[in-house]
Amino acid sequence: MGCTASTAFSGDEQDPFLQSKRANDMVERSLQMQKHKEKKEIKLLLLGAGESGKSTVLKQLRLLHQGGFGNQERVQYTQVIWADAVQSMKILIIQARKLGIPLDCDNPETNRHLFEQKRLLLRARPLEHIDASLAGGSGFLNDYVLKYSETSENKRRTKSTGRAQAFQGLEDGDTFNLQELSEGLSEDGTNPALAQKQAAATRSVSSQQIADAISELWKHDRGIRQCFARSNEFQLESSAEYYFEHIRNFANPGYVCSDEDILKGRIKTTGITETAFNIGSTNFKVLDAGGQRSERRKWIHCFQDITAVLFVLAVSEYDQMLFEDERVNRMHESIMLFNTLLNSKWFSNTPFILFLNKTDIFKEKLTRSPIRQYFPDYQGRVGDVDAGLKYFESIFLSLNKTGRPIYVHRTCATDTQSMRFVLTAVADLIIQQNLKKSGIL
Ligand SMILES: Nc1nc2c(ncn2[C@@H]2O[C@H](COP(=O)(O)OP(=O)(O)OP(=O)(O)O)[C@@H](O)[C@H]2O)c(=O)[nH]1
Ligand SMILES: [Mg+2]
Repeated sequence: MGCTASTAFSGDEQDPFLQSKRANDMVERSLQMQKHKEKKEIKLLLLGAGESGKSTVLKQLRLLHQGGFGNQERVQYTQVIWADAVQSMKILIIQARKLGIPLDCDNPETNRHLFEQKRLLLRARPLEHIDASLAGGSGFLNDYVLKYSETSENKRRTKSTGRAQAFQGLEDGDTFNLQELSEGLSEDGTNPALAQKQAAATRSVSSQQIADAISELWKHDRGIRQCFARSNEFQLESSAEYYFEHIRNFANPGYVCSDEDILKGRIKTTGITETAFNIGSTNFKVLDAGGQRSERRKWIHCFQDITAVLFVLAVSEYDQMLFEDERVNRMHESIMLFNTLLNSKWFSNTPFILFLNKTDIFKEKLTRSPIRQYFPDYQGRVGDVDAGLKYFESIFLSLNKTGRPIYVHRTCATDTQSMRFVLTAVADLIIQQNLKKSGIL
């Protein structure tokens, strides 16, 4: 019998019909497996204007599903936050003078202590106190120049107003030294001349002294507070207040950033990053795109095979202008972007999730910065958070020409506890939608 079976088997091997059926079965099985894998693989695309909070949402996903941040990243954020904190306080001093806000620290007769603190701060060169290569090398330095150099600000102003503006407000030799910056731009970030300067500067003004100066000015100068309350009129880091409140930590050479610091820190995204997680048995790929105008031309490269788009809107920025072009209101820019994406052919079948983000800042600023000043058709009461959020939500929903649902969440992306709930709900929704689309549900 064994012999017969064996003969029958070798007979099958010769049968061209059976051979072709086996080959077909194999292709079919492999297609099935591929399909099954695709159903289990989800691609979530984070989009929105610059600084809206996309990377912060991604950081929360990493905390939830990837065990958080590595040591290198913690060191990087310590460096970046230090540089941003020092420059942010300088910006407040400079802008107060431009806006005609009297500063206590400008008056040595009445406030000698703050006057000295200010002089010390204005002498500080943050790049001399950090390791630029650990902060991100040439990418960090390029970004730093773009954000803080006088030339770069003048360029943006010229673009916005159509004419060059004399840079007012600088005193005490507080010019940005572009030569020093370009020295720092050497590829490896270990420039010997810069290192020498760093050593000399550290001897003259220590990080601790700079941190004390920032802390004192923040706590005791009424003009600095007034200027901060008007920071929608110029460009200031979203988390500047947090940096000032915690500045003494960052001056400590052995300090390692906490999760909260990293969530508050800002490193502009360049290009598109891809991060993979497993949520249950589903493989999630999250694509985080840089949102500033110059970054958007890269977006199209990742528009294919997207399971869901998560559009992040900084709802608090209704009274702020774009960093890239100070003629354009940030909310108007987001409305335009959302309209284009939602109604584009690329996403005609893709679910959209909308995060009304930075609700904490929104709540805090509503009374001092009435929505109607920027959106004259707003009918709600001044300071009414719910009415304000509903108003902006309805503008975004009204752009939907496709009739498909848009899932809206009000978020504070820096708050881990609340984001845990939101992101779990979003992941469940996307998984369900994906199963429905693939005919499993
Ligand atoms: N207070 C507060 N700050 C937030 C919130 N979301 C983000 N931020 C801060 O806003 C800044 C910018 O956030 P990012 O996540 O880097 O913004 P982005 O959209 O990735 O910006 P690009 O990479 O330029 O497109 C960071 O300093 C964040 O800590 C929020 O809900 N509340
Ligand atoms: Mg980003």
